[in-house]
Amino acid sequence: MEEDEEEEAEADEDGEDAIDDADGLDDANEGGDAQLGSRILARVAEGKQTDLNALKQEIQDDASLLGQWRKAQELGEKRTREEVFKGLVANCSTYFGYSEELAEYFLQMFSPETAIKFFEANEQQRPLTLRTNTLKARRSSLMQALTQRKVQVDPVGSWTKVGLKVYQSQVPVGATPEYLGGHYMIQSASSFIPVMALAPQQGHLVMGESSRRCPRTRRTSALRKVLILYTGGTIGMARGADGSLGPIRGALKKRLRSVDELNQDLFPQCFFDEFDPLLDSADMCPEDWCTMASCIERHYYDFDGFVVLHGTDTMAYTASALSFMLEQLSKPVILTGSQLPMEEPLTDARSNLLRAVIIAGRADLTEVCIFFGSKLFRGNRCKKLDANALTAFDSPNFPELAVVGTEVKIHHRLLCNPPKGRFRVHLMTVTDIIVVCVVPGFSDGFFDSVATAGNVKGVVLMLYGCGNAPARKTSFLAACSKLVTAGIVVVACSQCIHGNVELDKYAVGRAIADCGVIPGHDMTAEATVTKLAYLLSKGLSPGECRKAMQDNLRGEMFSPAKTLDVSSSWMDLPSPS
Ligand SMILES: NC(=O)C[C@H](N)C(=O)O
Repeated sequence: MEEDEEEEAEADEDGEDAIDDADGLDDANEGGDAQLGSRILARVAEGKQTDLNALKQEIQDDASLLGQWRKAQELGEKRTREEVFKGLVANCSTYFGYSEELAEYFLQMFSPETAIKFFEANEQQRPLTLRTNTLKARRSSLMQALTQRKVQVDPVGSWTKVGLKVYQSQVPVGATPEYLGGHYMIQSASSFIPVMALAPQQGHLVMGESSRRCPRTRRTSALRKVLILYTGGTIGMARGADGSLGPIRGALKKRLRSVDELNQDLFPQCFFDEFDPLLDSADMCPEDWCTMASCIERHYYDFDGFVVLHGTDTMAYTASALSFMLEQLSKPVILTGSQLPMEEPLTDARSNLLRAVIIAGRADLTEVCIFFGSKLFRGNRCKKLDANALTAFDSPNFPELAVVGTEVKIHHRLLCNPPKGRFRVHLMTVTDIIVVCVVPGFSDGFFDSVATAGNVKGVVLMLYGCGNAPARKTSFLAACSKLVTAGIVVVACSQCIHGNVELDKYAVGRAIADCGVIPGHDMTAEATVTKLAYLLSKGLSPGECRKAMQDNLRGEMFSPAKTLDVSSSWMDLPSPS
C-alpha cells in the first residue's frame, strides 16, 4: 500500500474523519440494538426480567443497596454482597450493551452509583464540535467563513474562546478549505474543556474520556497537528521597567502569528495553549509538572506531537519528570526554550521552536526529549551545562538522538522502543525528597532530624567520583544506616557530570553501600530525583522502590558503552600479528 493510502486507511480506522465517525456510530448502534434484542431473548429463555424499565429499576435498586450495604442487611437483604454485585454486572451488561468484563471494570473502578451515572452519560448524543486554531484564525472570522459555506455553528459555551458547536452542515466539515488550511480541527468539546470549567468541588470525581482506539494516530504531513504549550521561560519574556526579564501572557502567541514558516506545507498545523500564570522555570514545582502531564493527557488523541516551551533553568527536571509520568507514551513530547527572548535580535528562540515543531510533528518518536541548539536529546539524560551559551544543554552519559543541520539526522537505534500498552498518566504526588551535596568536612548533624521527622521519603546524596563518601566519618555512615532503617530510600549520585556510580569500586563506596544506600548508576541528578518521586507516588514500599530505582524504566540509565576489562588480564591480550 502507498504510504498515503495506508495513512488514510489508518485514519479511517481511527475515526479521524468526523463524518465517517458519525456514520460508523449509527451502524454500531444498529448492531447494538440487534444485540440487545438477542440478549433479551436469552433472558426470556432463562426466565429473567425482560421489561427494560423494570431492569433499569433493578439496576438502580441494587446499586443503592451496595451503596449502603450494612443498612440493606439490617433491613433483611438475604443475598450476599457478591451475589448482588454479580447480578448488577449482568444487568448493566444487558441494559447498557457492555461486555460483562467492561461493566465489571467500571463498577469496580467507581462506586456502583457513579458507574451507572457514567454509563448513562455515555448514552447521550453529543454535538459535533470544532476547535479554532487561534494561531491562524479568530473564532468570529471562522464562524463567518463557515456560515458562508452553509455550516451552522455557534460558540460551544462561555467557558471556551475556541470551541464551536455544529448544528447542521451542507458540506463535510472535515473537507472545507478552512479545515484543510488548518484554521480549525474537529475535536470533542469534552477533550478541550479545562477541568476547572466543570467547577469541581472537593470530593468530586472528574473522569477523562477518550474515544480513539489506536495509541498512535498517523496523518498525512500537512494534516499533522502539534500542540505548542507555553509554560513560561525566556522564550516568551520581555524586559520590564527595571530591565529584568519576565514572561508576558498572550505575547508569544501574538508573535507566533507572524512566524511565516509555521504556515509552510512542511510544517504541521500548530495549536497554542499557555500556562496561567506563566512561570520563570525557577518557580516550577511538581504541581506544574502534573499540570503539563494532564494537559498532554487531555489532548493526547487530538495531536500527533507536543512541544512544551519552558524556561531553560529547570527544563531537565521537567523533561525527566514528564518522561516518567507519561506512561506508554507513543508520541513525541519535545521540550525547548531559548537563552534569549524571541524579540531580541540574536535570538535562538525562533530556530529552537521551529525545529522542535518539525520534530514533534514529523518524527516517529515515542519519548520525551529536549531540543536545543541543533541537537535532540533524551529528556531524562539532559543537563543544562551553560548559563550563557546558545548550546546550553548536553546529555553527558548518552549520545544525542538527532542532530539538525542541513538535514535532520536521527539515530534510530538509540530511540526508545514504541510502547506495548495504552497511554496513561501517573501524577507525581509524593515529593518529600531531599538532595544533599556532600562537601569535605560537612556537618551531618541534621540527618538525625531527617530520619526522625517522619515525612521525608527519599534522600539523594551527591557524592564524589564514582559514588565515594567520607567513610572515615563514622557519624555519616551511622546517619545513612539510620535513614535506611527509617524506611527512607537513599540513592547515591555523583557530583561528576560524566561517568557511573559504582559503589563497589572503592572501600569508601562499599562502606556506604553496606549501610543500604543504592547506586544511581549513570543517571543525572535530575532523573534520579524525579524517578524516585515517581516511584514513591506509585505507592511502592521502600524495598520495592529501591529495586525499581535500579531498573531502566525510560532509557534514563545504563549508557550503551561497553568497558574493556584491562585490569587483570592485560598480559593475556593477543599481540598484534
Ligand atoms: N533561559 C531561560 O529560560 C532562563 C529562565 N530564567 C527560565 O528558566 O525560565
